[in-house]
Amino acid sequence: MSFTPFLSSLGWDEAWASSFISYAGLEPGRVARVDRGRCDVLTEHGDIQAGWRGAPPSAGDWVALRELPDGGHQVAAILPRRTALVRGGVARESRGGLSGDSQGQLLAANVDVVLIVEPASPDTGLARIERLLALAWQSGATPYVIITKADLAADLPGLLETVTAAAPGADVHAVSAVTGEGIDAVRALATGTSVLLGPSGAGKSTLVNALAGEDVMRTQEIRASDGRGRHTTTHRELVMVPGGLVIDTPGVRRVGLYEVEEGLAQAFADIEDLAAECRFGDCAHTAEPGCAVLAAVESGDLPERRLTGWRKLRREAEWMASRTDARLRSERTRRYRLTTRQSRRDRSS
Ligand SMILES: Nc1nc2c(ncn2[C@@H]2O[C@H](COP(=O)(O)OP(=O)(O)OP(=O)(O)O)[C@@H](O)[C@H]2O)c(=O)[nH]1
Ligand SMILES: [Zn+2]
Repeated sequence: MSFTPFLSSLGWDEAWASSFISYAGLEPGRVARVDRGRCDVLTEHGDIQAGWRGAPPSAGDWVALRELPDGGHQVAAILPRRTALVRGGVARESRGGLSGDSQGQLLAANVDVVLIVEPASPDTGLARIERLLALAWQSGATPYVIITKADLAADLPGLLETVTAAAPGADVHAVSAVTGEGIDAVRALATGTSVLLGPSGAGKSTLVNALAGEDVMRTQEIRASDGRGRHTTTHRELVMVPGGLVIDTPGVRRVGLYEVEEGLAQAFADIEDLAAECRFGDCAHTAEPGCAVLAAVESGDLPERRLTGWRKLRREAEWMASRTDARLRSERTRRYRLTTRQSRRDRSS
């Protein structure tokens, strides 16, 4: 496949080109958004709308497009993903434990950087940041925490300190679209393909516009003035900004965990490190003698909130995993029944 400046600006490189070799004659493109059975694909020959068969593509995917006899296009293949940001179904607290859906849903593919966006406010969502960090670490991309609306913070240094303690291994930055503070710093780290994750109204679209230096995303203010309500981002979108590409996800109300074992361990590396010092190898950090985790809570080195948050997320992840196992088991049983029925039929015919 030929190399063009346009494809390169979308993130195309030698490795993508070589994984495309088997699709000679097809058109390479990058998925900018997926919506109701169609996707928008950015290609050398403009934006192309395409359908697909089989597994749906996701924003950020590199695909091979085939032209159909009627002039339409179809995704013939999705190139193997380098990273995948997957969220699980939402687990709900209900009578007798957790309930919910245990399937994974792809939010974005081939992302290099995850920007976890949370507004500065008296109740800045530390638990949400921790949850999204687990997801981000698991994806293989590099996470950063971006505190938006820094102009509204009463005690910004104090807030940044608290957030930093909730994000071991990840850099924390503050930005304000009002004063312009921090925008250059975020632009410098958002190289390659970045994705923004955060609640509705956190200022994601505003940040994308600031990074782009122009209005490429509609923000809530604009939508509010045309009377169409508060919620703006209805589609995930991949947009080009100087130095990279950004995928804006719609404000996700709650993100469930899906196969995040390693991601959780990274998001709570401080607790994992302490746990290695516990007297007992199987310490549950509840009341065991010689528990280094409890000692750190006692001495104030580890916020208690962090320990309870870790427990909660682990419990949820374990529950999700057990649900997934149960689903796989029942699928296997169903398939087994079908094949045995089939072979009985074969024998009797
Ligand atoms: N004071 C202040 N307000 C901001 C800042 N950034 C965004 N806002 C405001 O916050 C509101 C929400 O911003 P959006 O960018 O639409 O939020 P979003 O995260 O994209 O929301 P969804 O599209 O619903 O996911 C708008 O009214 C913005 O003007 C900031 O740095 N400072
Ligand atoms: Zn312990």
